[in-house]
Amino acid sequence: MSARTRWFIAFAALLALLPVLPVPEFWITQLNYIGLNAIVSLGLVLLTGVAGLTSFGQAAFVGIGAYTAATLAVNVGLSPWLTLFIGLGITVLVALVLAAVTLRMSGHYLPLATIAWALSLYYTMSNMEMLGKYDGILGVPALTLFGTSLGSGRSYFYVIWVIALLAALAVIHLLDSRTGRAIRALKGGTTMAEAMGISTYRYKVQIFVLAAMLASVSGWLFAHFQRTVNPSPFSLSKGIEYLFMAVLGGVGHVWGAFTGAALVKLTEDQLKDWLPRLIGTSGNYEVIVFGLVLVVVLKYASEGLWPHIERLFARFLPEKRRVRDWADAAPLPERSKPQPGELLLEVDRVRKQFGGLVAVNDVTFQIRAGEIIGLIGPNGAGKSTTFNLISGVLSKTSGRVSFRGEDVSALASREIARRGMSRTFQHVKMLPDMTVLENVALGGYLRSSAGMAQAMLRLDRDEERRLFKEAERQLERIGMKDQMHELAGNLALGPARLMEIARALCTDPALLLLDEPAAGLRHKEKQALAAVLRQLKAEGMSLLLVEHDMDFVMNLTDRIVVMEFGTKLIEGTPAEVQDSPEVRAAYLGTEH
Ligand SMILES: Nc1ncnc2c1ncn2[C@@H]1O[C@H](COP(=O)(O)OP(=O)(O)OP(=O)(O)O)[C@@H](O)[C@H]1O
Repeated sequence: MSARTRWFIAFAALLALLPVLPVPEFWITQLNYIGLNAIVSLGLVLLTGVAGLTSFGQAAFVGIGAYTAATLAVNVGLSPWLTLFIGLGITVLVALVLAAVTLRMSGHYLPLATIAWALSLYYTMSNMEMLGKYDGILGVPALTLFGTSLGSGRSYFYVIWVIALLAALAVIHLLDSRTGRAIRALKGGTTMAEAMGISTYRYKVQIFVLAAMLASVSGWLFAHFQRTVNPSPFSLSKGIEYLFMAVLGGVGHVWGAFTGAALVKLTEDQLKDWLPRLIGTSGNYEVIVFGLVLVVVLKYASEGLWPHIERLFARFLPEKRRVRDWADAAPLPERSKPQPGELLLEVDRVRKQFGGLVAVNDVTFQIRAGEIIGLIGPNGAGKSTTFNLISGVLSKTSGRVSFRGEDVSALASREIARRGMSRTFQHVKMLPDMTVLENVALGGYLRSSAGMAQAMLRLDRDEERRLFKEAERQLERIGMKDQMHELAGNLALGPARLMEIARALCTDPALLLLDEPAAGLRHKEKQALAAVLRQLKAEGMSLLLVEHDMDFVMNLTDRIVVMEFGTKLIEGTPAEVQDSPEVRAAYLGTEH
């Protein structure tokens, strides 16, 4: 059992004891509110901290859960245990509609959109006759379980905290899974995730819905705790407060949600008490203090407080090192590979215009299975753009790309990845706060299938072991097995590039596209890389590489395509290219 698991059990045990100890009712109530708020903030940890989608509107989902519970219990007489699921159903529907409208927005538009729908939902709830308008709904019954009333603060404490801790556990499990890695990949832009076969939009929607569901559960709990529901706790300002809790606590960390919820609740009450006495008049002065605190936290502890708490107690909270439990795991499925010499990739008059600039001008070439092809040319020749056109990252202005006999010209990059084309990037794209092994395991995404629910319930462990075994195998292949537990963000450029190759190999590709793989590598590392690439070729792998290091390309490739000003200048063997006067003039002449 890890130290963190022991702490979790100790924390849960302490919470379980509190209501039976002579703790004043006031503190039990405070803890109940902290638990309710933490459940909502937990959703924001996933949505904002992990996936990078800022929402100011979570309070509206709390409102949906609370109003559904209140109105169905008071006006229809339904069992609260039934209204929980009805509330979740309504929340999912509303969240799906909002996701469809807003989640394709980027930059500042998404947070603005969340403000817009938070206001809309708030005023809808406030103006509906059947929801009691601004007066709300009174007389919400207490929860009962097996005939026992959970009406007292002390018994309700257990309901709130069992749900809060189970939710925390589910989120911890989710983050340490295939789906979790995919969600974490959303934050750094979508290109890399899509190249690994991940539908980034689908995951954004899933996370949005999950965060809304957590908020809705909190609302349901709130309705039966307060026994009355009115619109004010579901306003935009409360939505901002939830975000504030998550950011203050540490928006990327599960326990940050709890830290933030506790700090905000406790200081809010103290400030409400003290500030009017200090200032001499009453008013919502605590909001001003919170605003100032947030500015200070964002300036000096932008990750929030939890990472600092972790560092402070590092001795008692050691980093969880992944246990190597995959030695006897079954291998992941492999795709059928093309026969040597088979036509693999056909690039036919591919063109890309950026406004008036023709970056790629009707370029044509082919790759046969088992070949290593080099794509070279001076800076700005259009090599990376050609790469992006082949791998589906950019759409073509005209032309056609066929892969294994199939026209893939119009396919998204994740669909092309699914067909067996994998790539690395000119500027390394990785998840710096995940280990090297986890980054490489992301490459196995399409070879595995466990979804969100399986991850949360920990039913994905078998598949995880298979993924890590494969990731370790690929790291061994590339000579980086010893670094598998290191944080990817700590790697120097050379090893980071190698890690990208291992990740691409983890997809089990039929064609590997490497964008300047030798850039930043030392001489020895380059030799090792060339040896690995030759070994891959010997195993039947086909490679297309963009490279600036001429020696590297000349000694490694079967054929070379030279580009200049977006146009293919010549194609031939390394010797032919080296001897070409045109190439000397256009490229080698300037390089050598
Ligand atoms: N998104 C874009 N919008 C406008 N112009 C672009 C875009 N991407 C590339 N270009 C232009 O297209 C041309 C080809 O760029 P590309 O990056 O493909 O060249 P390259 O051969 O890969 O160069 P390098 O070796 O420097 O990476 C350049 O003139 C570049 O400025």
